[in-house]
Amino acid sequence: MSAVIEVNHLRKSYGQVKAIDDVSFQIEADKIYGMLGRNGAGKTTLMHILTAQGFATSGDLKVFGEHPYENEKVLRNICFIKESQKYPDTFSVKNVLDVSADFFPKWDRDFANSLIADFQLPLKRNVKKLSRGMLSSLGIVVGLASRAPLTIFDEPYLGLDAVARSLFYDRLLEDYSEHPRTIILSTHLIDEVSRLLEHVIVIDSGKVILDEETDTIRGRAYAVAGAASKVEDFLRGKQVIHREPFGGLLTAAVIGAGDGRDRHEAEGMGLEIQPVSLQQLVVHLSKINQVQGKEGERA
Ligand SMILES: Nc1ncnc2c1ncn2[C@@H]1O[C@H](COP(=O)(O)OP(=O)(O)OP(=O)(O)O)[C@@H](O)[C@H]1O
Repeated sequence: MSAVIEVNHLRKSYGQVKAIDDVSFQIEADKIYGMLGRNGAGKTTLMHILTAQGFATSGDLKVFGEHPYENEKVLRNICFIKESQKYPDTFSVKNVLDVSADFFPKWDRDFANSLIADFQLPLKRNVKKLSRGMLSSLGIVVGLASRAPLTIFDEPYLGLDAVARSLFYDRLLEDYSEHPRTIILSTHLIDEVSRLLEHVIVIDSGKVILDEETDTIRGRAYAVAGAASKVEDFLRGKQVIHREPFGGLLTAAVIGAGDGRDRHEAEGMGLEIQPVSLQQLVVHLSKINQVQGKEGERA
């Protein structure tokens, strides 16, 4: 297990605002991470520091074993695609691709061209004249074709329709399986990307409140579905994290593995056990972590 990123006791303050508040974690090689959290949680600030576009107030940071600031060897191995990527005013789509090809050592020109066709981007058009969604698509093309050993997408979807987002996820998974690398996706669309994520880091109020493998998180809860009255009977005495009624039916998310006695009981009542959505779990586990954190502070 080799760490691509090692962060220890990192802090970043903007005046009184503690945007990053004593954060420590590791990012391993060749995995897809989800960096999740509510608005203003500190994700973008953290990603700016990881990619040497911002300075930490204190703490240690290593990327590929070295400090990233003004470290060209490290920076050429990082591709950071931001929500509002800026390009020089005179650049066409083709110019962006040419500059990226020069910068990223592992750039794949054929892959870039096939992505340009997939996303129907006009090569000669000035980037200033691209629609919001087309600009996001261009960021995605650069991020994927860079094949950078550390590729970070910070909410790369602004203006992208569902078809284009699905194309992004499919191309990312196909290419990642042939060319494994470390990918960090920061997003609010947790359920949409959940099939991609191998590990989840949740940030809240500048702190890491969850840092776990996605499979482990999934094993923490299950959903039970069926006739509402029977589901309610089943839920008695159990820790319920979410209820979704539909007509006379009810689907509820419950803490537990959903095997053994619980499964037996549910099946005996004619109820169905299903996996629970990652989004529900992240929201719930985040709340639990917040409560435990506050109790810890008071103790
Ligand atoms: N340049 C700045 N000056 C002052 N405060 C800032 C600055 N940049 C960020 N902040 C504050 O730091 C906190 C973290 O912001 P950040 O942009 O990192 O959050 P985020 O998790 O990326 O949010 P979102 O999901 O909405 O993009 C917020 O309270 C924000 O207002």
